[in-house]
Amino acid sequence: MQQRLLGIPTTAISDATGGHTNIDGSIKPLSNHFKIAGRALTVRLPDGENGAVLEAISKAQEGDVIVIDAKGNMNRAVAGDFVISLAKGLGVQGLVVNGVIRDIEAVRALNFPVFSLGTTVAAGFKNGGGTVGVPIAIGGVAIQPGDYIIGDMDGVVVVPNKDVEQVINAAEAKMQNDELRESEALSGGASSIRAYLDKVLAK
Ligand SMILES: O=C([O-])CC(=O)C(=O)O
Repeated sequence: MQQRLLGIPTTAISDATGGHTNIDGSIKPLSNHFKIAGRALTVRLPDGENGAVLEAISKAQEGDVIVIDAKGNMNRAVAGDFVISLAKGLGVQGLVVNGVIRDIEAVRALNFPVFSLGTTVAAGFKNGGGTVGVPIAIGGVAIQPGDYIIGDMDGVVVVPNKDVEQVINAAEAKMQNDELRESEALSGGASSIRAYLDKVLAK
């Protein structure tokens, strides 16, 4: 499942799902080359806290994507280079958060896929609280633990676990159709572009 998903751009998944489970575009990759596809390990944090992120890292299975509801807090980091090194060291595939991280230079050097609202300088509070493995909603999308999270430079999409096979099939079919459309329209220069537009616009 994961290998097939890694070969599909988020745009094709969005076309297959109708875009209803696309996470808001304000949650962006720290680097453009990041590509993730894995199951969500969810975390719900009290505003400004980050203690439960360590619990999530300790519970993660290899290849999981840790998805954190940080309530959109822009002033307290859910993780920095140390916490991200722990996640990377245990085989976590990526981090998606409606909040911010810090230690950006060091995090970039780790080449670990982070999708976030941005960066800040302050660490999160460690007063406790937070829950791992519960339903959350970030960027306008509800996420259950175990749903599939796919991210790349276009954004992050969620595929409910029960729909994944069907969405993969539809997205792969869409990719094939896009390729056919592209070769029909673009293979013969201006004349094939005109022929393609005439055909579409005549409908
Ligand atoms: O400890 C924290 O809360 C975040 C941090 O600075 C790190 O992970 O390096």
